[in-house]
Amino acid sequence: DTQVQTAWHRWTGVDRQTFQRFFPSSPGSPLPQSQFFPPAKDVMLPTGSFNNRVAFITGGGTGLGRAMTTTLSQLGAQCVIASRKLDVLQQTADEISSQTGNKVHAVQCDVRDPQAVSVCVDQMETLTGLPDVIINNAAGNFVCPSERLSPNGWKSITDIVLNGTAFITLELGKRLIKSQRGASFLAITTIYAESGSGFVVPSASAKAGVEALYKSLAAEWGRYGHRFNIIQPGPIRTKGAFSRLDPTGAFEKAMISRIPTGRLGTPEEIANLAAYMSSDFATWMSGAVIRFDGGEYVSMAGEFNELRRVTPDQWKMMEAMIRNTKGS
Ligand SMILES: CCC/C=C/C=C/C(=O)SCCNC(=O)CCNC(=O)[C@H](O)C(C)(C)COP(=O)(O)OP(=O)(O)OC[C@H]1O[C@@H](n2cnc3c(N)ncnc32)[C@H](O)[C@@H]1OP(=O)(O)O
Ligand SMILES: NC(=O)C1=CN([C@@H]2O[C@H](COP(=O)(O)OP(=O)(O)OC[C@H]3O[C@@H](n4cnc5c(N)ncnc54)[C@H](OP(=O)(O)O)[C@@H]3O)[C@@H](O)[C@H]2O)C=CC1
Repeated sequence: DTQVQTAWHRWTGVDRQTFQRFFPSSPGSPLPQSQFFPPAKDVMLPTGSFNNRVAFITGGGTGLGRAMTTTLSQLGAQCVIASRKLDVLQQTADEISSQTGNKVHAVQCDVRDPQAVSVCVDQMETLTGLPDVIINNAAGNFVCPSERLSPNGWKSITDIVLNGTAFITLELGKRLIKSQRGASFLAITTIYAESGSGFVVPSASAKAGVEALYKSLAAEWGRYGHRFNIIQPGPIRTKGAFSRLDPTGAFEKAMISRIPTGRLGTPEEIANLAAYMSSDFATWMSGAVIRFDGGEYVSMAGEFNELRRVTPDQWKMMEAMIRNTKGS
């Protein structure tokens, strides 16, 4: 708590008292019930599940993309990771490769640019051939009241998330179809793709578009051997996400309080799910949307869920009042 306030002070010059006035809660820690839901760290699938497979992961240099790349590489896949920052990608690729003994290739690509996407896929074809597994994970996001959003702010996010996913999917899909090769496509969206959410309107709109794209192609391209699935993660602490969605750390506690399992998710948990959905154990899974959020979505949605706060004594009183009611 103090560390966040000190960092905030350093960045902004705002003193501690003012910080506390604007952001009265402190960064969250797990709730007691989380002891019933410990996150598994181990890789779930059998060793070698992705031997002789090529996996292409956008945004694979950081956060959840890095975790998914690590797991697929541990399971035998040759991975290609792509994003804008080649130095970050290269460092991740080297670290994962030396940990798993399997090749990880770094390819620079801004997914907003269809020409760059085409060049990236050319490079991948030379390095590894076309992929068996495609994970559209790259994204951009920031919290911002919509009345402060510029056209370029809107365009920046929707270009990365919706157009980027479409450019990658169409480029690879067409080449795979031409080569008569099947593949598993996975998109990482978010729980608010379904509900919409204020303050992240471009992201919510673009992620909803990605879901429509993937559900549509699941129907259309099954005949070419392609599966399309979606994971909707709830909050998982990564530098990329939390620095843009909770820059002060003040909202983490509120997030955790909404999650019935009492904790944030972990990158390893998403990586295991993504690996399963991309694997030969899931060849009958297509068009699926898997919400993976510790129960946060339903917890926010249910009209009466706030009654969790009612104490046993208060329940006694309320029940008596209800039972006492006669007639309509
Ligand atoms: C908690 C559970 C649910 C969680 C869901 C999480 C979903 C996620 O997607 S988290 C992923 C987060 N990771 C990233 O965002 C990584 C990549 N992000 C970026 O590179 C940048 O943040 C950005 C998306 C802005 C793109 O960078 P780029 O250099 O291409 O753009 P800029 O030139 O900096 O900005 C483009 C226009 O956007 C305006 N803008 C940027 N930041 C903000 C902000 N915080 N508030 C308002 N507007 C912003 C910027 O001013 C530019 O517009 P203009 O000035 O009109 O030219
Ligand atoms: N962490 C969370 O709580 C949640 C995350 N998600 C989703 O999970 C995914 C991963 O997010 P997370 O790991 O947290 O965040 P990160 O910021 O770490 O990951 C985003 C990645 O996207 C890449 N990227 C951004 N813009 C572009 C671009 N124009 N072209 C190519 N690559 C780009 C970034 O690399 P570079 O800068 O090198 O381009 C970065 O590696 C995203 O789809 C996000 O929406 C969903 C729900 C919750």
